[in-house]
Amino acid sequence: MAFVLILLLAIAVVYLLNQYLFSYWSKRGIKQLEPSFFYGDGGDLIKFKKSMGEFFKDIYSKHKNERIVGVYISYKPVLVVTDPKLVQDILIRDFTTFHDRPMPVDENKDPISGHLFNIGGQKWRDLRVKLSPTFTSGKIKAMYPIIKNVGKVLEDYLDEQVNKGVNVFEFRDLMARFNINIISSVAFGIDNDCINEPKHFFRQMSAKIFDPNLMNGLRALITLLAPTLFHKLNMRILDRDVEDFIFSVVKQTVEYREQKNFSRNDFMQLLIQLKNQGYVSVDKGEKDSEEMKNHSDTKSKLTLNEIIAQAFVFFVAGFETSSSTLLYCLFELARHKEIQQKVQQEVDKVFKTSGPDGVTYDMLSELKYLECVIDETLRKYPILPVHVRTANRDYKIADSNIVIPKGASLWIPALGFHRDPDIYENPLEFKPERFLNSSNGDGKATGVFYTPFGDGPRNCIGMRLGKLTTKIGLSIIFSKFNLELNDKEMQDGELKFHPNQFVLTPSKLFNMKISRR
Ligand code: HEM
Repeated sequence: MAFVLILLLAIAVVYLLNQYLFSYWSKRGIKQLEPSFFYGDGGDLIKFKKSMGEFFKDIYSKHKNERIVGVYISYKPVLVVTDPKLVQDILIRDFTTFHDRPMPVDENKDPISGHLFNIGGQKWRDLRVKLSPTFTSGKIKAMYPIIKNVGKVLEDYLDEQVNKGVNVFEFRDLMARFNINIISSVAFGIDNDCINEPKHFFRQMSAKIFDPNLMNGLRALITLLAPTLFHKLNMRILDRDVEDFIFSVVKQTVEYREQKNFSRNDFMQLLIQLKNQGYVSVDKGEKDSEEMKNHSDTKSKLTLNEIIAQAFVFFVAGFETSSSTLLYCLFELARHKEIQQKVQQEVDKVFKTSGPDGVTYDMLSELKYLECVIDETLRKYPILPVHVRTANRDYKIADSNIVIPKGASLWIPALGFHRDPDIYENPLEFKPERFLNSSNGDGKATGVFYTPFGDGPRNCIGMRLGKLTTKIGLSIIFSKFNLELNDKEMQDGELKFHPNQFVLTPSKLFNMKISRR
Protein backbone atom coordinates (compact mmCIF):
# COMPACT_ATOMS: atom_id res chain seq x y z
CA MET A 1 0.00 0.00 0.00
CA ALA A 2 2.77 2.41 1.03
CA PHE A 3 4.57 1.59 -2.21
CA VAL A 4 1.47 2.44 -4.28
CA LEU A 5 1.06 5.74 -2.42
CA ILE A 6 4.71 6.67 -2.99
CA LEU A 7 4.38 5.76 -6.64
CA LEU A 8 1.23 7.87 -7.05
CA LEU A 9 2.92 10.75 -5.26
CA ALA A 10 5.98 10.48 -7.50
CA ILE A 11 3.75 10.46 -10.61
CA ALA A 12 1.87 13.50 -9.32
CA VAL A 13 5.13 15.38 -8.61
CA VAL A 14 6.52 14.54 -12.06
CA TYR A 15 3.21 15.55 -13.67
CA LEU A 16 3.06 18.90 -11.85
CA LEU A 17 6.71 19.64 -12.51
CA ASN A 18 6.14 18.86 -16.17
CA GLN A 19 3.13 21.18 -16.30
CA TYR A 20 5.09 23.91 -14.52
CA LEU A 21 8.13 23.72 -16.81
CA PHE A 22 5.97 23.56 -19.92
CA SER A 23 4.05 26.70 -18.99
CA TYR A 24 7.09 29.02 -19.20
CA TRP A 25 5.86 30.68 -22.43
CA SER A 26 2.10 30.57 -21.86
CA LYS A 27 2.60 32.31 -18.49
CA ARG A 28 4.33 35.12 -20.39
CA GLY A 29 1.48 35.46 -22.88
CA ILE A 30 3.49 33.88 -25.69
CA LYS A 31 1.77 31.30 -27.88
CA GLN A 32 3.35 27.91 -27.37
CA LEU A 33 3.15 24.50 -29.07
CA GLU A 34 1.95 21.31 -27.39
CA PRO A 35 4.97 19.84 -25.63
CA SER A 36 5.09 16.19 -24.73
CA PHE A 37 6.78 14.53 -21.76
CA PHE A 38 10.58 14.81 -21.69
CA TYR A 39 11.00 15.71 -25.40
CA GLY A 40 8.89 18.87 -25.23
CA ASP A 41 8.41 19.90 -28.86
CA GLY A 42 11.89 18.75 -29.82
CA GLY A 43 11.35 14.98 -30.25
CA ASP A 44 12.28 15.02 -33.93
CA LEU A 45 15.46 16.94 -33.14
CA ILE A 46 16.51 14.97 -30.08
CA LYS A 47 15.85 11.63 -31.75
CA PHE A 48 17.76 12.84 -34.84
CA LYS A 49 14.74 12.42 -37.09
CA LYS A 50 14.89 15.90 -38.64
CA SER A 51 17.71 18.28 -39.46
CA MET A 52 17.84 21.48 -37.41
CA GLY A 53 16.97 23.53 -40.52
CA GLU A 54 13.87 21.48 -41.34
CA PHE A 55 12.76 21.32 -37.71
CA PHE A 56 12.61 25.12 -37.40
CA LYS A 57 11.29 25.51 -40.96
CA ASP A 58 8.33 23.25 -40.15
CA ILE A 59 7.49 25.28 -37.04
CA TYR A 60 7.72 28.44 -39.14
CA SER A 61 5.43 27.05 -41.86
CA LYS A 62 2.73 26.08 -39.35
CA HIS A 63 2.90 29.27 -37.29
CA LYS A 64 3.96 32.02 -39.62
CA ASN A 65 0.93 34.10 -38.79
CA GLU A 66 2.21 34.48 -35.24
CA ARG A 67 5.10 36.85 -34.69
CA ILE A 68 6.88 34.58 -32.28
CA VAL A 69 6.28 31.04 -30.98
CA GLY A 70 7.41 29.46 -27.70
CA VAL A 71 8.97 26.02 -28.14
CA TYR A 72 10.48 23.53 -25.70
CA ILE A 73 13.48 21.47 -26.77
CA SER A 74 13.13 18.91 -24.01
CA TYR A 75 12.69 21.33 -21.06
CA LYS A 76 14.69 24.15 -22.59
CA PRO A 77 12.37 27.00 -23.62
CA VAL A 78 13.39 28.76 -26.85
CA LEU A 79 11.61 31.21 -29.14
CA VAL A 80 11.11 30.84 -32.88
CA VAL A 81 10.76 34.19 -34.66
CA THR A 82 8.30 33.94 -37.53
CA ASP A 83 7.75 37.60 -38.47
CA PRO A 84 10.22 39.13 -40.99
CA LYS A 85 9.80 42.60 -39.48
CA LEU A 86 10.66 41.31 -36.01
CA VAL A 87 13.64 39.45 -37.48
CA GLN A 88 14.84 42.75 -38.88
CA ASP A 89 14.45 44.44 -35.48
CA ILE A 90 16.39 41.67 -33.77
CA LEU A 91 19.24 41.45 -36.27
CA ILE A 92 19.57 45.11 -37.17
CA ARG A 93 17.51 47.81 -35.46
CA ASP A 94 17.71 46.55 -31.87
CA PHE A 95 20.98 44.73 -32.35
CA THR A 96 22.41 46.05 -29.06
CA THR A 97 19.88 43.87 -27.20
CA PHE A 98 20.63 40.80 -29.31
CA HIS A 99 24.31 40.85 -30.20
CA ASP A 100 25.23 37.48 -28.68
CA ARG A 101 24.68 33.86 -29.57
CA PRO A 102 24.06 31.24 -26.85
CA MET A 103 27.36 29.43 -27.38
CA PRO A 104 29.72 27.69 -24.93
CA VAL A 105 32.86 29.73 -24.25
CA ASP A 106 35.58 29.12 -21.67
CA GLU A 107 38.85 30.57 -22.85
CA ASN A 108 40.82 29.22 -19.90
CA LYS A 109 39.70 25.59 -20.08
CA ASP A 110 39.14 25.48 -23.85
CA PRO A 111 40.95 28.37 -25.61
CA ILE A 112 39.66 27.43 -29.06
CA SER A 113 36.09 28.12 -27.90
CA GLY A 114 36.98 31.86 -27.72
CA HIS A 115 36.48 32.54 -31.41
CA LEU A 116 34.47 35.23 -33.16
CA PHE A 117 31.36 33.10 -33.78
CA ASN A 118 31.07 32.08 -30.12
CA ILE A 119 32.12 35.00 -27.98
CA GLY A 120 29.82 37.80 -26.89
CA GLY A 121 29.59 41.26 -25.38
CA GLN A 122 32.34 43.85 -25.53
CA LYS A 123 34.93 41.19 -26.26
CA TRP A 124 33.08 40.28 -29.48
CA ARG A 125 32.74 43.95 -30.47
CA ASP A 126 36.47 44.61 -29.99
CA LEU A 127 37.43 41.50 -31.92
CA ARG A 128 34.98 42.12 -34.75
CA VAL A 129 36.36 45.65 -35.21
CA LYS A 130 39.90 44.26 -35.29
CA LEU A 131 39.08 41.42 -37.69
CA SER A 132 36.81 43.29 -40.12
CA PRO A 133 39.72 44.97 -41.96
CA THR A 134 41.12 41.51 -42.73
CA PHE A 135 38.08 40.81 -44.95
CA THR A 136 37.94 44.00 -47.06
CA SER A 137 37.73 43.60 -50.84
CA GLY A 138 41.32 44.90 -51.05
CA LYS A 139 42.60 42.19 -48.69
CA ILE A 140 40.59 39.44 -50.43
CA LYS A 141 41.84 40.66 -53.79
CA ALA A 142 45.40 40.41 -52.48
CA MET A 143 44.72 36.75 -51.59
CA TYR A 144 43.33 36.03 -55.07
CA PRO A 145 46.61 34.63 -56.51
CA ILE A 146 46.70 32.01 -53.73
CA ILE A 147 43.10 31.03 -54.41
CA LYS A 148 43.63 31.03 -58.16
CA ASN A 149 46.53 28.57 -57.75
CA VAL A 150 44.23 26.16 -55.91
CA GLY A 151 41.74 26.59 -58.76
CA LYS A 152 44.47 25.50 -61.17
CA VAL A 153 45.12 22.38 -59.09
CA LEU A 154 41.40 21.52 -59.32
CA GLU A 155 41.37 22.12 -63.07
CA ASP A 156 44.47 19.95 -63.64
CA TYR A 157 43.07 17.22 -61.40
CA LEU A 158 39.78 17.03 -63.32
CA ASP A 159 41.65 17.07 -66.65
CA GLU A 160 43.91 14.29 -65.54
CA GLN A 161 41.06 12.17 -64.22
CA VAL A 162 39.03 12.56 -67.40
CA ASN A 163 42.11 11.66 -69.47
CA LYS A 164 42.35 8.48 -67.39
CA GLY A 165 38.69 7.73 -68.12
CA VAL A 166 37.45 8.68 -64.62
CA ASN A 167 34.47 10.99 -64.99
CA VAL A 168 32.16 10.20 -62.08
CA PHE A 169 32.80 12.06 -58.83
CA GLU A 170 31.31 12.33 -55.40
CA PHE A 171 31.51 16.11 -55.46
CA ARG A 172 30.81 16.69 -51.76
CA ASP A 173 34.19 15.27 -50.87
CA LEU A 174 35.96 16.81 -53.86
CA MET A 175 34.57 20.29 -53.16
CA ALA A 176 35.49 19.93 -49.47
CA ARG A 177 39.07 19.07 -50.52
CA PHE A 178 39.15 22.07 -52.88
CA ASN A 179 37.96 24.42 -50.13
CA ILE A 180 40.26 22.93 -47.50
CA ASN A 181 43.18 23.72 -49.81
CA ILE A 182 41.99 27.31 -50.11
CA ILE A 183 41.13 27.94 -46.49
CA SER A 184 44.16 26.15 -45.04
CA SER A 185 46.29 28.26 -47.33
CA VAL A 186 44.71 31.60 -46.45
CA ALA A 187 43.87 30.91 -42.79
CA PHE A 188 46.84 28.79 -41.68
CA GLY A 189 49.31 29.82 -44.36
CA ILE A 190 49.89 26.21 -45.35
CA ASP A 191 49.73 24.91 -48.91
CA ASN A 192 48.21 21.45 -48.87
CA ASP A 193 47.11 19.26 -51.71
CA CYS A 194 44.00 17.51 -50.47
CA ILE A 195 42.66 17.51 -54.03
CA ASN A 196 45.26 15.02 -55.21
CA GLU A 197 45.65 13.41 -51.80
CA PRO A 198 42.13 12.59 -50.56
CA LYS A 199 43.54 11.01 -47.38
CA HIS A 200 45.70 14.02 -46.52
CA PHE A 201 46.03 14.62 -42.76
CA PHE A 202 44.36 18.04 -43.08
CA ARG A 203 41.35 16.41 -44.76
CA GLN A 204 41.15 13.77 -42.05
CA MET A 205 41.25 16.34 -39.27
CA SER A 206 38.63 18.57 -40.89
CA ALA A 207 36.35 15.60 -41.57
CA LYS A 208 36.48 14.79 -37.83
CA ILE A 209 35.13 18.24 -36.96
CA PHE A 210 31.95 17.64 -38.98
CA ASP A 211 31.71 13.88 -38.59
CA PRO A 212 28.10 13.06 -37.57
CA ASN A 213 29.35 10.76 -34.75
CA LEU A 214 27.87 10.39 -31.27
CA MET A 215 30.30 12.81 -29.58
CA ASN A 216 29.65 15.55 -32.12
CA GLY A 217 25.90 14.92 -31.82
CA LEU A 218 26.20 15.25 -28.03
CA ARG A 219 28.20 18.48 -28.35
CA ALA A 220 25.50 19.96 -30.60
CA LEU A 221 22.74 18.87 -28.22
CA ILE A 222 24.38 20.27 -25.07
CA THR A 223 25.15 23.50 -26.93
CA LEU A 224 21.47 23.75 -27.79
CA LEU A 225 20.06 22.68 -24.43
CA ALA A 226 22.53 24.10 -21.94
CA PRO A 227 25.52 25.99 -23.37
CA THR A 228 26.58 27.14 -19.90
CA LEU A 229 26.86 23.51 -18.75
CA PHE A 230 29.08 22.55 -21.68
CA HIS A 231 32.43 23.35 -20.09
CA LYS A 232 31.21 22.50 -16.57
CA LEU A 233 30.79 18.96 -17.90
CA ASN A 234 34.42 19.15 -19.00
CA MET A 235 33.44 19.00 -22.64
CA ARG A 236 35.63 20.65 -25.28
CA ILE A 237 34.52 21.90 -28.65
CA LEU A 238 37.07 19.69 -30.43
CA ASP A 239 38.51 16.22 -29.97
CA ARG A 240 41.95 16.44 -28.36
CA ASP A 241 43.85 15.26 -31.42
CA VAL A 242 42.16 17.86 -33.67
CA GLU A 243 42.80 20.57 -31.10
CA ASP A 244 46.49 19.62 -30.75
CA PHE A 245 46.78 19.59 -34.51
CA ILE A 246 45.33 23.13 -34.89
CA PHE A 247 47.53 24.48 -32.08
CA SER A 248 50.70 23.02 -33.50
CA VAL A 249 49.97 24.13 -37.09
CA VAL A 250 49.38 27.75 -36.08
CA LYS A 251 52.26 27.89 -33.55
CA GLN A 252 54.74 26.53 -36.08
CA THR A 253 53.61 28.93 -38.80
CA VAL A 254 53.79 31.95 -36.49
CA GLU A 255 57.23 30.97 -35.21
CA TYR A 256 58.53 30.32 -38.72
CA ARG A 257 57.30 33.66 -40.07
CA GLU A 258 58.56 35.63 -37.08
CA GLN A 259 61.98 33.98 -37.06
CA LYS A 260 62.54 34.16 -40.82
CA ASN A 261 60.83 37.53 -41.18
CA PHE A 262 58.69 35.86 -43.83
CA SER A 263 55.42 37.39 -44.94
CA ARG A 264 52.57 36.40 -47.25
CA ASN A 265 49.20 37.87 -48.34
CA ASP A 266 46.90 35.77 -46.16
CA PHE A 267 44.81 35.85 -43.01
CA MET A 268 47.62 34.33 -40.97
CA GLN A 269 49.78 37.37 -41.73
CA LEU A 270 46.98 39.71 -40.67
CA LEU A 271 46.43 37.70 -37.49
CA ILE A 272 50.16 37.98 -36.75
CA GLN A 273 49.83 41.77 -37.14
CA LEU A 274 46.98 41.67 -34.60
CA LYS A 275 49.22 39.72 -32.23
CA ASN A 276 52.22 42.01 -32.60
CA GLN A 277 50.73 45.46 -33.14
CA GLY A 278 47.04 45.11 -32.20
CA TYR A 279 45.66 46.30 -35.52
CA VAL A 280 45.77 45.40 -39.21
CA SER A 281 47.77 47.74 -41.43
CA VAL A 282 45.69 49.57 -44.00
CA ASP A 283 46.72 49.04 -47.63
CA LYS A 284 47.44 51.87 -50.05
CA GLY A 285 44.15 53.37 -51.23
CA GLU A 286 42.23 51.71 -48.37
CA LYS A 287 40.77 53.89 -45.64
CA ASP A 288 40.37 53.12 -41.94
CA SER A 289 36.71 52.37 -41.39
CA GLU A 290 34.75 54.85 -39.26
CA GLU A 291 34.17 52.01 -36.82
CA MET A 292 37.91 51.45 -36.52
CA LYS A 293 38.70 55.14 -36.11
CA ASN A 294 36.13 55.63 -33.37
CA HIS A 295 37.00 52.48 -31.55
CA SER A 296 38.80 52.82 -28.26
CA ASP A 297 40.48 49.45 -28.30
CA THR A 298 42.34 49.38 -31.59
CA LYS A 299 45.75 48.92 -30.02
CA SER A 300 45.40 46.02 -27.57
CA LYS A 301 47.15 42.95 -28.95
CA LEU A 302 45.73 39.48 -29.44
CA THR A 303 47.39 36.60 -27.62
CA LEU A 304 48.68 33.53 -29.46
CA ASN A 305 45.69 31.52 -28.17
CA GLU A 306 43.31 34.17 -29.47
CA ILE A 307 44.78 34.10 -32.96
CA ILE A 308 44.70 30.28 -32.93
CA ALA A 309 40.98 30.41 -32.13
CA GLN A 310 40.34 32.89 -34.98
CA ALA A 311 42.38 30.92 -37.52
CA PHE A 312 40.33 27.90 -36.48
CA VAL A 313 36.96 29.63 -36.96
CA PHE A 314 37.98 30.98 -40.36
CA PHE A 315 38.89 27.44 -41.29
CA VAL A 316 35.71 25.69 -40.10
CA ALA A 317 33.29 28.50 -40.94
CA GLY A 318 34.93 28.83 -44.32
CA PHE A 319 35.44 25.38 -45.74
CA GLU A 320 32.21 23.57 -44.89
CA THR A 321 29.92 26.47 -45.89
CA SER A 322 31.70 27.21 -49.17
CA SER A 323 32.01 23.57 -50.20
CA SER A 324 28.33 22.90 -49.43
CA THR A 325 27.37 25.98 -51.48
CA LEU A 326 29.40 24.61 -54.39
CA LEU A 327 27.84 21.19 -54.04
CA TYR A 328 24.25 22.51 -54.16
CA CYS A 329 25.10 24.80 -57.12
CA LEU A 330 26.54 21.83 -59.00
CA PHE A 331 23.53 19.67 -58.16
CA GLU A 332 21.04 22.25 -59.46
CA LEU A 333 23.08 23.00 -62.58
CA ALA A 334 23.46 19.29 -63.32
CA ARG A 335 19.69 18.92 -63.42
CA HIS A 336 18.99 22.20 -65.25
CA LYS A 337 20.79 21.97 -68.57
CA GLU A 338 19.47 25.32 -69.84
CA ILE A 339 20.81 27.17 -66.79
CA GLN A 340 24.11 25.33 -67.08
CA GLN A 341 24.41 26.43 -70.72
CA LYS A 342 23.76 30.06 -69.78
CA VAL A 343 26.52 29.85 -67.18
CA GLN A 344 28.89 28.35 -69.75
CA GLN A 345 28.09 31.06 -72.29
CA GLU A 346 28.77 33.79 -69.76
CA VAL A 347 32.01 32.18 -68.57
CA ASP A 348 33.20 31.74 -72.19
CA LYS A 349 32.42 35.37 -73.00
CA VAL A 350 34.31 36.73 -69.99
CA PHE A 351 37.24 34.28 -70.02
CA LYS A 352 37.82 34.90 -73.75
CA THR A 353 39.06 38.38 -72.86
CA SER A 354 41.77 37.08 -70.52
CA GLY A 355 45.37 38.02 -71.26
CA PRO A 356 48.67 36.32 -70.34
CA ASP A 357 47.85 36.54 -66.60
CA GLY A 358 44.80 34.36 -67.12
CA VAL A 359 41.52 35.09 -65.39
CA THR A 360 41.81 38.12 -63.10
CA TYR A 361 39.92 38.98 -59.94
CA ASP A 362 38.08 41.78 -61.76
CA MET A 363 36.96 39.45 -64.54
CA LEU A 364 35.23 37.25 -62.01
CA SER A 365 33.08 40.18 -60.93
CA GLU A 366 31.74 40.34 -64.50
CA LEU A 367 30.10 36.92 -64.05
CA LYS A 368 26.72 38.39 -63.12
CA TYR A 369 24.54 35.45 -64.09
CA LEU A 370 26.80 33.08 -62.19
CA GLU A 371 26.36 35.34 -59.19
CA CYS A 372 22.57 34.96 -59.51
CA VAL A 373 23.05 31.18 -59.62
CA ILE A 374 24.98 31.35 -56.33
CA ASP A 375 22.39 33.69 -54.76
CA GLU A 376 19.55 31.39 -55.81
CA THR A 377 21.42 28.35 -54.50
CA LEU A 378 21.83 30.03 -51.13
CA ARG A 379 18.14 30.95 -51.13
CA LYS A 380 17.06 27.39 -51.68
CA TYR A 381 19.83 25.95 -49.50
CA PRO A 382 20.87 28.44 -46.79
CA ILE A 383 23.87 26.49 -45.49
CA LEU A 384 23.41 27.79 -41.96
CA PRO A 385 19.62 27.32 -42.01
CA VAL A 386 18.90 28.99 -38.65
CA HIS A 387 20.32 32.13 -37.05
CA VAL A 388 20.47 32.33 -33.31
CA ARG A 389 20.68 35.16 -30.81
CA THR A 390 20.13 35.75 -27.07
CA ALA A 391 18.35 38.69 -25.45
CA ASN A 392 20.59 40.54 -22.98
CA ARG A 393 17.62 42.36 -21.38
CA ASP A 394 13.82 42.17 -21.32
CA TYR A 395 12.59 43.37 -24.72
CA LYS A 396 9.07 44.52 -25.53
CA ILE A 397 8.04 43.67 -29.09
CA ALA A 398 6.86 46.81 -30.92
CA ASP A 399 3.05 47.20 -31.20
CA SER A 400 2.35 44.35 -28.79
CA ASN A 401 2.33 43.53 -25.09
CA ILE A 402 4.71 40.65 -25.53
CA VAL A 403 8.00 40.84 -23.66
CA ILE A 404 10.91 38.63 -24.66
CA PRO A 405 12.56 37.81 -21.34
CA LYS A 406 16.24 38.48 -20.68
CA GLY A 407 18.32 35.40 -21.44
CA ALA A 408 15.87 33.94 -24.00
CA SER A 409 17.35 32.13 -27.02
CA LEU A 410 15.85 33.24 -30.30
CA TRP A 411 15.90 31.03 -33.38
CA ILE A 412 15.37 32.59 -36.79
CA PRO A 413 14.32 29.97 -39.35
CA ALA A 414 16.13 31.19 -42.50
CA LEU A 415 15.24 27.99 -44.38
CA GLY A 416 11.57 28.65 -43.56
CA PHE A 417 11.64 32.20 -44.95
CA HIS A 418 13.64 31.17 -48.01
CA ARG A 419 11.18 28.40 -48.89
CA ASP A 420 7.95 30.17 -48.00
CA PRO A 421 5.60 30.17 -51.06
CA ASP A 422 4.06 33.43 -49.81
CA ILE A 423 7.47 35.07 -50.09
CA TYR A 424 9.05 33.29 -53.07
CA GLU A 425 6.72 31.99 -55.74
CA ASN A 426 7.31 28.27 -56.32
CA PRO A 427 10.11 28.19 -53.76
CA LEU A 428 11.37 24.76 -54.77
CA GLU A 429 11.88 25.90 -58.35
CA PHE A 430 15.53 26.78 -59.03
CA LYS A 431 15.33 30.14 -60.79
CA PRO A 432 18.47 32.35 -60.76
CA GLU A 433 16.51 35.05 -62.62
CA ARG A 434 14.88 35.92 -59.30
CA PHE A 435 18.12 37.73 -58.46
CA LEU A 436 18.75 39.51 -61.78
CA ASN A 437 17.34 42.82 -60.60
CA SER A 438 17.46 42.41 -56.85
CA SER A 439 20.02 41.43 -54.27
CA ASN A 440 17.21 39.94 -52.14
CA GLY A 441 15.56 37.99 -54.91
CA ASP A 442 11.97 38.68 -55.91
CA GLY A 443 10.57 37.94 -52.46
CA LYS A 444 7.34 39.74 -51.65
CA ALA A 445 7.42 40.13 -47.89
CA THR A 446 8.75 43.21 -46.16
CA GLY A 447 11.68 43.05 -43.78
CA VAL A 448 14.44 40.47 -43.68
CA PHE A 449 13.72 37.29 -45.59
CA TYR A 450 16.87 36.58 -47.55
CA THR A 451 19.66 35.94 -45.09
CA PRO A 452 22.10 33.28 -46.32
CA PHE A 453 24.88 35.23 -44.58
CA GLY A 454 22.75 36.38 -41.66
CA ASP A 455 22.20 40.12 -41.29
CA GLY A 456 23.13 43.16 -39.23
CA PRO A 457 26.45 43.82 -37.50
CA ARG A 458 26.85 40.15 -36.63
CA ASN A 459 26.46 38.83 -40.16
CA CYS A 460 29.02 36.59 -41.87
CA ILE A 461 32.42 38.27 -41.89
CA GLY A 462 33.68 35.96 -44.67
CA MET A 463 30.89 36.51 -47.20
CA ARG A 464 33.16 37.97 -49.90
CA LEU A 465 35.60 35.11 -49.61
CA GLY A 466 32.83 32.47 -49.61
CA LYS A 467 31.29 33.91 -52.77
CA LEU A 468 34.67 34.26 -54.45
CA THR A 469 35.76 30.66 -53.86
CA THR A 470 32.36 29.40 -55.03
CA LYS A 471 32.65 31.48 -58.22
CA ILE A 472 36.16 30.23 -58.90
CA GLY A 473 35.17 26.59 -58.42
CA LEU A 474 32.10 26.88 -60.66
CA SER A 475 33.76 28.90 -63.41
CA ILE A 476 36.65 26.42 -63.61
CA ILE A 477 34.36 23.43 -63.87
CA PHE A 478 31.96 24.94 -66.41
CA SER A 479 34.62 26.55 -68.58
CA LYS A 480 35.77 23.04 -69.52
CA PHE A 481 33.13 20.50 -68.63
CA ASN A 482 29.48 19.60 -68.86
CA LEU A 483 27.89 18.16 -65.74
CA GLU A 484 25.06 15.68 -65.31
CA LEU A 485 23.55 13.61 -62.54
CA ASN A 486 24.74 10.05 -62.37
CA ASP A 487 21.51 8.88 -60.80
CA LYS A 488 18.74 10.01 -63.16
CA GLU A 489 16.13 9.44 -60.47
CA MET A 490 17.43 12.54 -58.73
CA GLN A 491 16.36 14.69 -61.68
CA ASP A 492 13.10 15.52 -59.93
CA GLY A 493 12.31 15.60 -56.25
CA GLU A 494 14.19 17.29 -53.47
CA LEU A 495 17.26 16.47 -51.43
CA LYS A 496 16.78 15.34 -47.84
CA PHE A 497 19.05 16.75 -45.16
CA HIS A 498 21.19 15.03 -42.58
CA PRO A 499 19.52 15.06 -39.14
CA ASN A 500 22.58 15.44 -36.95
CA GLN A 501 24.27 18.27 -38.75
CA PHE A 502 23.72 21.91 -37.96
CA VAL A 503 24.77 22.94 -41.47
CA LEU A 504 22.46 21.91 -44.29
CA THR A 505 24.04 18.68 -45.51
CA PRO A 506 22.48 16.17 -47.94
CA SER A 507 21.52 13.01 -46.05
CA LYS A 508 23.00 10.79 -48.77
CA LEU A 509 26.12 11.00 -50.86
CA PHE A 510 25.53 11.08 -54.60
CA ASN A 511 27.66 11.11 -57.74
CA MET A 512 27.74 13.44 -60.70
CA LYS A 513 29.34 12.89 -64.07
CA ILE A 514 31.48 15.30 -66.07
CA SER A 515 32.33 15.24 -69.77
CA ARG A 516 34.59 17.52 -71.75
CA ARG A 517 32.68 20.29 -73.57
C1 HEM B 1 29.19 30.59 -48.85
C2 HEM B 1 29.88 30.57 -47.75
C3 HEM B 1 29.40 31.04 -46.40
C4 HEM B 1 28.13 31.08 -45.87
C5 HEM B 1 26.83 30.65 -46.55
C6 HEM B 1 28.23 31.63 -44.53
C7 HEM B 1 27.16 31.87 -43.68
C8 HEM B 1 27.26 32.44 -42.43
C9 HEM B 1 26.15 32.74 -41.57
C10 HEM B 1 24.68 32.50 -41.91
C11 HEM B 1 26.64 33.27 -40.43
C12 HEM B 1 25.82 33.71 -39.20
C13 HEM B 1 25.35 35.12 -39.42
C14 HEM B 1 24.35 35.60 -38.42
O1 HEM B 1 24.15 34.97 -37.37
O2 HEM B 1 23.74 36.68 -38.66
C15 HEM B 1 28.07 33.31 -40.54
C16 HEM B 1 28.92 33.80 -39.58
C17 HEM B 1 30.29 33.77 -39.69
N1 HEM B 1 31.03 33.37 -40.79
FE1 HEM B 1 30.29 32.73 -42.57
N2 HEM B 1 29.55 31.88 -44.27
C18 HEM B 1 30.29 31.55 -45.38
C19 HEM B 1 31.66 31.68 -45.54
C20 HEM B 1 32.53 32.10 -44.56
C21 HEM B 1 33.97 32.21 -44.71
C22 HEM B 1 34.73 31.91 -46.00
C23 HEM B 1 34.46 32.61 -43.51
C24 HEM B 1 35.88 32.89 -43.07
C25 HEM B 1 36.96 32.68 -43.72
C26 HEM B 1 33.33 32.77 -42.61
C27 HEM B 1 33.43 33.16 -41.29
C28 HEM B 1 32.35 33.45 -40.47
C29 HEM B 1 32.50 33.94 -39.11
C30 HEM B 1 33.82 34.16 -38.37
C31 HEM B 1 31.21 34.16 -38.63
C32 HEM B 1 30.83 34.72 -37.25
C33 HEM B 1 30.73 36.24 -37.36
C34 HEM B 1 30.43 36.93 -36.05
O3 HEM B 1 29.78 36.35 -35.18
O4 HEM B 1 30.84 38.10 -35.89
N3 HEM B 1 32.19 32.46 -43.28
N4 HEM B 1 28.44 32.79 -41.77
